[in-house]
Amino acid sequence: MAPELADSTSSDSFDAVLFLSFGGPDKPDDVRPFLENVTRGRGVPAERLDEVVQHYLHFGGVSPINRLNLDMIDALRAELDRRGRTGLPIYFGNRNWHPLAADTVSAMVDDGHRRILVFPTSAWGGYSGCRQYHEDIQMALAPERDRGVLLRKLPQFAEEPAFRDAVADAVSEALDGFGDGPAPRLVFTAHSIPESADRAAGPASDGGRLYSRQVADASAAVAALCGVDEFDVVWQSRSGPPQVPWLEPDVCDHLRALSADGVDRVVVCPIGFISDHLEVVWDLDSEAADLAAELGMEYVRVATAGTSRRFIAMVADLVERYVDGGGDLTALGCGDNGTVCRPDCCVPVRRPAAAR
Ligand SMILES: CC1=C(CCC(=O)O)c2cc3nc(cc4[nH]c(cc5[nH]c(cc1n2)c(C)c5CCC(=O)O)c(CCC(=O)O)c4C)C(CCC(=O)O)=C3C
Ligand SMILES: [Fe+2]
Repeated sequence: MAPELADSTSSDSFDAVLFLSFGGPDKPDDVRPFLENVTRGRGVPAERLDEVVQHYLHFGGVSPINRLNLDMIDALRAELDRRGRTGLPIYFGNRNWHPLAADTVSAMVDDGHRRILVFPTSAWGGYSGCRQYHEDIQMALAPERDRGVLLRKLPQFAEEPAFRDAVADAVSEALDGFGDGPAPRLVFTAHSIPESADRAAGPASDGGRLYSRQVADASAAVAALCGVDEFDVVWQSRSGPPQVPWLEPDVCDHLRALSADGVDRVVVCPIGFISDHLEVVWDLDSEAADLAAELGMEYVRVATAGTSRRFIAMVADLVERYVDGGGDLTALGCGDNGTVCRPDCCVPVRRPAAAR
């Protein structure tokens, strides 16, 4: 059956979507090779890797991330169908584990697709959140170069109002769950990155720090939507060697500081992630939650935006904005065939030799 094109009247229109994510192991034997893919050449100490292996094994060697991405794809499929975009197939590919982006792109080309919109699951600028997805696209495209394929990466969605609305819904729900008493402290958390990577994040002409600025801005916007004045932005899941500075404070150090200040109720919102993958269920639901219990704090972790109606509608809106060849092609993070949005944007930082 020939696929019915979303808008066959325009030669600029796209005929498929690649949902591009990070990837995670599906069984215990996948854990080491997956982690080797993630950390190759990155100077992550062996002791840290051994620790992370244990986090994955704690969950039977299966990361929830693949299933969660497939759930989001199902929800997006249903939303696009509801909008009459029935002929726009959505494929799934990853940076670090199967289905690998390169295999998915080959399958898409074999299925006859030549103009492909790419939705990456990171909201943010920076090397890991943005430029590296461009590199994934370049690598996936390499074997298909002469087949006339165009892969257009959708922009970063950190600034999308619907992203903030979706996160605010989840925060409000968590806040509503608290009974009488003092208002809980609202703490936003995102993946830490090396200070040097944050300085290099965004167009150089902007002075860098795009990643931490986006996280701070989105957090402030969500807090305002929830009517909360006082909130904190903290970082989690750092993996570099101790002598390399990463964004701080760490979420657990911050819980200790809050507790010392007499705060005994916290709501922790993982604004940096869109699904309950391992960095959320281990670092927040296990480590941070255990620490909060030890400190005698009431601790609630906010749901991720994932399959919420508003978040999926935002993804569908992004797809529809670009599917007929329109949309702002100069938006941060948008680019064709792995070309970054600005030449000097989110450049990878050389890892210190001591870290190898
Ligand atoms: C900014 C950012 C995001 C958000 C943007 C996005 O979503 O893309 C993100 C997401 C994720 N990070 C994830 C997992 C890991 N990240 C690692 C290591 C690293 N992440 C980094 C940054 C980020 N990471 C960095 C600077 C490193 C150091 C190594 C390097 O310089 O690249 C490591 C290595 C071991 C360790 O933890 O040390 C693992 C296992 C998973 C999947 C979880 C699952 O399996 O369910 C997801 C979604
Ligand atoms: Fe990570």
